[in-house]
Amino acid sequence: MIKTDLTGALSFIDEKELPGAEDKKALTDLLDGKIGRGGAGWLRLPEDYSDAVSAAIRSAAYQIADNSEVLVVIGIGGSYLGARAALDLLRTPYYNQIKKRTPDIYFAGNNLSGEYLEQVIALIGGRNFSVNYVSKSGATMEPSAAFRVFKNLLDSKYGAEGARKRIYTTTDGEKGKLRQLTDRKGYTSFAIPDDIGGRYSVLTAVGLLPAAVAGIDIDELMSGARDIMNKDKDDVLQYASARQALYRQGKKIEILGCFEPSFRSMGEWWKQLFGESEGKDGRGIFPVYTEFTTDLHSLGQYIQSGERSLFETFVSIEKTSAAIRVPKDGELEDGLETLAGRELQELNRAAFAATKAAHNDGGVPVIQLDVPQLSPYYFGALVQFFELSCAVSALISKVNPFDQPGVEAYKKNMYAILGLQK
Ligand SMILES: O=P(O)(O)OC[C@H]1O[C@](O)(CO)[C@@H](O)[C@@H]1O
Repeated sequence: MIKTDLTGALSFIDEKELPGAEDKKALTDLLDGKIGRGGAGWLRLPEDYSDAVSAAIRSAAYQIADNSEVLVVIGIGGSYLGARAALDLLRTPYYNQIKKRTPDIYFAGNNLSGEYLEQVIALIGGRNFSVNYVSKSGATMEPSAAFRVFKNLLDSKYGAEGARKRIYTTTDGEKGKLRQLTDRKGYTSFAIPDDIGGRYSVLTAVGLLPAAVAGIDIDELMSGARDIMNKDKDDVLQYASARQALYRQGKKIEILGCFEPSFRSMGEWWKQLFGESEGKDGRGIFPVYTEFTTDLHSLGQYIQSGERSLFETFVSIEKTSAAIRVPKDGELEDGLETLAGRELQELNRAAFAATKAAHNDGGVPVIQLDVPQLSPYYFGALVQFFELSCAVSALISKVNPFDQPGVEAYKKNMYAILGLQK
């Protein structure tokens, strides 16, 4: 399972006991439902996941695959980041069960750029497509504008009834503008429980429908999440409490890093999860994601010897399937001839060990999270692991992990500038 290794961080922490009694209480209070009511519904998702839930999502996914070469997922923040993370880590070219090619998946409504939207439309070209509109509130400007564009395109291509059958919504179960539209139009739809906020919603249909459309085994994914809930949570607690202990030592920036580029979108999801949960009341660790070795050649200098207010969390993927080797080439004469015959993954592992030691020597505490491999099972486990540790970490620092009042400020200004009513 996922392991937290604190050997690179403990010498920077001025505490006798880790986790402390208060940290343990934060976790048990959360698990016992004593705190977090109204926002902790994601805790029960792995247990509530049933054959019926799985079948409903897979049936919609197969329907999309049957009549579409492209699925456009419209959403922003927690309504798309988790799905993108799953796809980048795990997507497969074919469904195992039905041996059919999976549709291409494009994201829209995650920004307000007209250039971007035109590119997505150009990428779809003349191909058949469907839309998954994901918005808990149903009233977020970016996805709402993008949905209008794609609904319009669907209407012109397939007529009103044809378009209706190609629109899948994932939204609030009862109230909310998109739920009302869904009920009026009769779209195929999935509900996001009231007590699950966007950034904690990956393991609802928000993440599971796009994942299923991409051919990812969602049952396996949920079984990884379930095992995190059923096993002891020492590693979750170690991560949460080490973060907060480092923060108390003035380490205000956390850099999550991974040596697998396919992890980047997971890093983006992690940024929202921790940033929106912890950054409030004048407090909070600022979350940054780095992709290694790539960013060693851009941010490496700062991490090694810039201001000492940061710590790193490395996600170490223990086993990968790649076996590609560096071929022998007598022409290059660049001093790296001895690379010949070495596996790339060996070089990658060496870079990881070297970076961890160098940054540690440079005064950067390093937490290491060991993940056995990149698979649907461990993706689900990692999501539940991060959500739990994030909620506990926020509770340790005495902020509410489940609200985000600060995000309204820019929206109010934008509505005023555009002369819109909010
Ligand atoms: O699903 P919705 O309601 O469109 O919200 C999208 C995102 O916007 C936010 O509310 C921030 O504005 C996030 O918390 C959320 O994940």
